Amino acid sequence: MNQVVPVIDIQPFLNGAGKQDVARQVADACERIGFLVISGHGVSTATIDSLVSAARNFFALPTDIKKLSASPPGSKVHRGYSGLASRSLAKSTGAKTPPDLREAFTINRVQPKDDPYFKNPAAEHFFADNVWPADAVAPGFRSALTTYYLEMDRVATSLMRIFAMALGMPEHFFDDKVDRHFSNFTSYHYPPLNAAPEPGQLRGGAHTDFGSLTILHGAPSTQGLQVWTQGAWHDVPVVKDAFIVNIGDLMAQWTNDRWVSTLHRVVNPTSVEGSQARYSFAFFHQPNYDVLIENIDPLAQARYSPVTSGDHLYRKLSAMKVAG
Ligand SMILES: O=C(O)CCC(=O)C(=O)O
Ligand SMILES: [Fe+2]
Repeated sequence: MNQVVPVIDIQPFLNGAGKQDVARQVADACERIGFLVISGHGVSTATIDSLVSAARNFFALPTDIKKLSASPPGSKVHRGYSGLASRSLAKSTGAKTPPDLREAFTINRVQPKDDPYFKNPAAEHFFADNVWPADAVAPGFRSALTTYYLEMDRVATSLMRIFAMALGMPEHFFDDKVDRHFSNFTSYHYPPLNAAPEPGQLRGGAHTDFGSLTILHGAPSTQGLQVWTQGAWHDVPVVKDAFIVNIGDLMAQWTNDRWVSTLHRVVNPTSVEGSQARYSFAFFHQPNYDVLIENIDPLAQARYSPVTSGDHLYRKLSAMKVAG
């Protein structure tokens, strides 16, 4: 097993039998590399399988049909379908690269948004409604993604509690900072490569994630994800039924770089002929839009200017667009 990214069983945290032990392992991974693989998360195989088959069926639809569930023109946030090579992850870091060889479908909160908090005009675009394909076109898609989103919500809430303990804070320190999160959940399809990519074009260009943490599923097709550490790219292990978790920029800023938001990318398959489609599913946990992210270590001099979760995400998402 790859030593760079550790596999950690979080069950002893969830059942209370070994919270400190899990927190200690997670602290080590987050300080060293900012990536870990988690098992014992409690998400059922049935929930994962329904998601994977719903996404496969959706992406197999004709592009014209998929485009019917794209964001309305001029939308400031990601919702619904975005087409192949329409975004460039590496542009979020300021790099100039060709667009990523993938198409995507993104949803945000599926929980009720009745509370006035979600209706504040200043935050309207963060809480834009999801855009769904008609059930007749993509049977079971909406329900499979909704069920999975709620499971990711649960796992992310637990992970933030593990993170709090790992940072020596009270277990519930982050609770009121993420209880009205506006996390994007994106399903990706990386089609087989039928033609040579442009120079420098990848399935997913090198970038760091933007929010607090990301929970990624892709096994058995996650092969291709690499992290940059110790001066080289390393493969992230593919572990059946496990999730890959990485911290994003906001957690690095919260911890004043004690934890690292590590550069990662998705490489192209080695042979054009033998290449296969790849699917992955990323839950980008994003703290409440109005939470100010600032150094939580009272002894350290802050390295970053405080930024709200909403402003930070909006800046990064705007940078990723290929046109404009
Ligand atoms: O598809 C993957 O394995 C990872 C994609 C990724 O890192 C991202 O979209 O932020
Ligand atoms: Fe990423």
